[in-house]
Amino acid sequence: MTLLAVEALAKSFGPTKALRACTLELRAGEVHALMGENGSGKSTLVKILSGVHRPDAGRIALAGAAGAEPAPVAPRGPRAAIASGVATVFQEVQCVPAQSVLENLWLGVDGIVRRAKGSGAVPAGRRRERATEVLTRLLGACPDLDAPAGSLSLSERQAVAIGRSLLRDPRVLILDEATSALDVATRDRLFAACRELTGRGGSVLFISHRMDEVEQIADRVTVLRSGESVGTLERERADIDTLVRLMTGGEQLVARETRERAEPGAVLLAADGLDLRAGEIVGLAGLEGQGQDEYLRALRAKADAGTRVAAVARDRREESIFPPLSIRENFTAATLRRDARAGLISTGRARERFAAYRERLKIKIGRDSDPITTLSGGNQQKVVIARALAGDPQVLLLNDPTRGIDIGAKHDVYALLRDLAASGLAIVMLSTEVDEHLELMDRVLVFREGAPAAQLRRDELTRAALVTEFFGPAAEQDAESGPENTAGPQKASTARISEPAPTSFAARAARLAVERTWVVPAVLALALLIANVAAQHSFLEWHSWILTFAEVATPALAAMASTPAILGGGGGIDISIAPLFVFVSVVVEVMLLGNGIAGAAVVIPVAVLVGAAIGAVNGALVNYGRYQAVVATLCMNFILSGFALAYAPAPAAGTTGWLTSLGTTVAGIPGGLILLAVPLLAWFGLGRTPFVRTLCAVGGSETTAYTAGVNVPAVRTLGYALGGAIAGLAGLAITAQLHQAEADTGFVTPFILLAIAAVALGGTPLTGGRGSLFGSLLGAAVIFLVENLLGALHISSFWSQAVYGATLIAAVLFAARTARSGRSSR
Ligand SMILES: Nc1ncnc2c1ncn2[C@@H]1O[C@H](COP(=O)(O)OP(=O)(O)OP(=O)(O)O)[C@@H](O)[C@H]1O
Repeated sequence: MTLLAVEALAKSFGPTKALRACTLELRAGEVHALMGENGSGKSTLVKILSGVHRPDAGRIALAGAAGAEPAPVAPRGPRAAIASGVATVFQEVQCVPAQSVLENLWLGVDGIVRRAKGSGAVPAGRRRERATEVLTRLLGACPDLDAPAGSLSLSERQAVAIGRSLLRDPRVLILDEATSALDVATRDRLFAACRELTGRGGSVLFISHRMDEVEQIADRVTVLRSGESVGTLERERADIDTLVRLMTGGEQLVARETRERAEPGAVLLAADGLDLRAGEIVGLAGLEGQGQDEYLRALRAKADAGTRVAAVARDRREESIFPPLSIRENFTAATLRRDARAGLISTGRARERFAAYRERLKIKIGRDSDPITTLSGGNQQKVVIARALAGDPQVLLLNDPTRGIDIGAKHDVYALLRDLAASGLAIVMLSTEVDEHLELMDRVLVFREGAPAAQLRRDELTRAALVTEFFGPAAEQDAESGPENTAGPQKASTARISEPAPTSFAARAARLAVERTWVVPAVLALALLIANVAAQHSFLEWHSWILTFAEVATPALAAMASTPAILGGGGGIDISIAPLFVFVSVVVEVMLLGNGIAGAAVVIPVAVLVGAAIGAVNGALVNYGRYQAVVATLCMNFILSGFALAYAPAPAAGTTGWLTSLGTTVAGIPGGLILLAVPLLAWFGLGRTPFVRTLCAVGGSETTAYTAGVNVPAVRTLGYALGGAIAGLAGLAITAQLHQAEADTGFVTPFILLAIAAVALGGTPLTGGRGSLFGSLLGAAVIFLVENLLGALHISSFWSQAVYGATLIAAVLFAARTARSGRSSR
C-alpha cells in the first residue's frame, strides 16, 4: 500500500532549479533510500515534504491515518506536516543548546500558552518517562535529561533530535543524513527503531551517502540526478556501480588506489601514540566519545611553532561556516592576505584562487558571491575543506570531513588527499566510516576509554579487525559473527553518555551560574546593597525603602519590559519601551485624569492594554512585516515621542488618591514593590505554561524551534506584546512617582540605554535564548545601587556612568566565559 506519493515535484530558488521533476512512492512498511550527488535536490524534497518549502509545481499525496487511499496534501509549515504524521530529522543537528535535553525532546509539541491536549497528547507527568525510554533506546543509556543539550556530544545531540521525531509517533519518518553524526552503535539502534516503525506499517525515507548503511537498511532506492528522479531499484539491484552510474549519468568512480605508497618522511607532529610523518594519512577511529575528538583537537597545540597546521572541524554549522558570508568569503577567510594588492583585497585574485579548488573538489555552485547557506550541505563541506587546503598546510587535521559528501565526490576527496600526501602533506583524519579507513589510511589509531588503545597498519586493516578493536579484546568472539554486526556486543555498545554532573563546589557554582542567569547579578546586587548600607546607614530605614522602590520601579519595569523581545532572539529588541511608558503616562494624565476618569479599575487596564497593543504592533512589524527590530521600534519610538509631545508639550500634572498611594505605600506595602511584583508574578505564571520555554527556544535556535513545529512569529510577537504591557505598568509607576507626565526627550533617552544595560547586566545575552525578567530587575537594581553608592560617597554622578559601564563590561566578560565553559564541556 502507498503511504506517500510524490509526483513531478519542482522547486526553484531564483535561477537554481533545485527540483525539476521528482517522483517517488513510499510504501507502507518499507525503508526507502534516496540517493544522489551533492546538490541533486534531496534536502529540497525533504524540506517540501516537511512543510519548510512550498513546491512550485507537482503533487504530494498522503494516505489517511486509518489506511485510507492517499489524498493530496500541501503542508503549510512543519507543524502541519508533523500533525499529518510526517516527522523529519534534518541534515544539520537541530537542538537548542541552552535548553535541557527534556525540553529539546518535547519542543514544539505544545501550543504557545496551552499544553497539548487531546487523544494523542502525552501528559506532562509521562513526558520524562517517555523521553527516558526513547533516549535509552537510541543511546543504550539515558543522558541526564536536565542537562543543557549543548553539553552533549554531537552524536548525542543528534540522538535527541531523532528522539524528538520518534516521540511524535510518525507514520512517515524522514532521516536526512541523520546518521552522519551518529556513532556506529547508535546508528544500529536507530535502524532497529526504524524496523520497528516499518513493522507497524509506517515507512522511512532514508537519505545517506553511505553505501554500507543503504545496503543494511534500505528495501528500495530512488536516485535523484539534477533534481529529477532517474530510477528506483530494489535493494538487490542497487550495487554501487549501478547507483553511481544513475547518479552521475554515466561516470565511473575514481579507481581504487593500486600504486604503492611512498615511504613516509620526517616526523612533523609528535603526540601520544602518534609520530606523524610527512606523507602519511593516519586515521582515528572508535565508538563515539572514546576520546578521539579531544585528541584531534589537542593535536593542533602540539605542533611546533614553525609547522603550518590546518584543521577542518566536525560540526559544520557551529564551527566551520560563516553563515552571513558568501561562498568566496568563506573560502578566503583564513588566507585573505594572499589576495591583497597594494593593501587592498583583490576580488579577482580571490575568485581565481577559489576557482582552482572549485574545479579540483568539483564544488557545485552558481555564483561564488552567493551566501554559503544557499549551497547544499555537501558543497558547503567542500568549501570548508578548500579553505583548509588554501593555507598550504604541512599538517592537515580533519574531523569526519566527508560527512555529507556524496559517494562520487567522496572518492574525489580521497584521491585529492592521496595526492596531497604523496606531495609530503601529513594528514590525521578522524572518520566514523569504517570503509573510509580501509580505503584511505596508512595506519589507524583506535580509541577506547579516552586514549589510543590499538594501532592497525595498512596491511592489518580489515573491517572485522577494525570493528573488533572498537569494542576491545572482550568483543573479539562476537565480532567474528560477521562484519554487519557493527554495534558489537551489548555490554560494549553503551558509548559514553555526556558529562557526569560536576561535584566540586567551584564546578557546581559555575554550573549554577550558567543555568540560572540571575545568580551573578543577584550576588552583585547583594554586595552593592551591603556597600550602600555601610556607606549610608539611613539606607536601612523604612522610609528610604519606600522611596527606593518608588524610584527604582520605573527603570526596573523598563528593563523587564525590554526583556521578552530580546529573549526571543533573531536580533529582537524594542527601543520604543521608554517613549512607550512616557506615552502611557500622557494617556493617563491628559486623556484619563484630565477628563475626570480616575478609577483604578479603568486607568490600570487602559495603561496595560495600550502598552500591550503598541508592543503587539511592534512585534507584528518585526515578525510578520520583516522589518529589522531596531528600525521598526526606532520608528515607533519617534511616533510615540511625537504623540506624547503633541498632547503634553509641557509637563502635565495631576494625580488621584490610589495613584498617590502607589508612589508611597498601599496597605503598608511600598507601591513600587507592588508594581514590580506584578510582572514577576505574571512571568512566573507564564513559566507554568509552554510560553516562556518556547520563547527561549526560539531565541536559542530559531531553525530548531521552527522545524519542531513552533509558530515562531506568533511567539515572538507575543513577547513584544508582553513587553509593551509591562511598559504600561512603567507608565503608571512614573506617574505615581512624579504626579505628572513629562514627554521631554532629554528625560526619556537615558531610560532607553539604561534598560538595555540592565537586561545585559541581568544575564540575558542580547542574542536571546536565555535569561529572565528577574535577572533584568536585578540588573536595574545594580545600576541603581551603583549610582546611590557613588552619591553616598559624594563622588560625581558623572563617574556613575563610567562605573556601570565598567560593571557591564565585567558582567559581559563573565557571561562569555561561562558560555564558553558550557560549550567546552561538550
Ligand atoms: N535556500 C536556497 N537558496 C538558494 N539555493 C538553494 C537553497 N536551498 C538549496 N539550494 C540549491 O538547490 C540545489 C539542491 O540543494 P539540496 O540541498 O536539495 O541538495 P542535496 O541533494 O540535499 O545535497 P547534499 O547531498 O549536499 O545535502 C543546490 O544547488 C543548492 O545550492
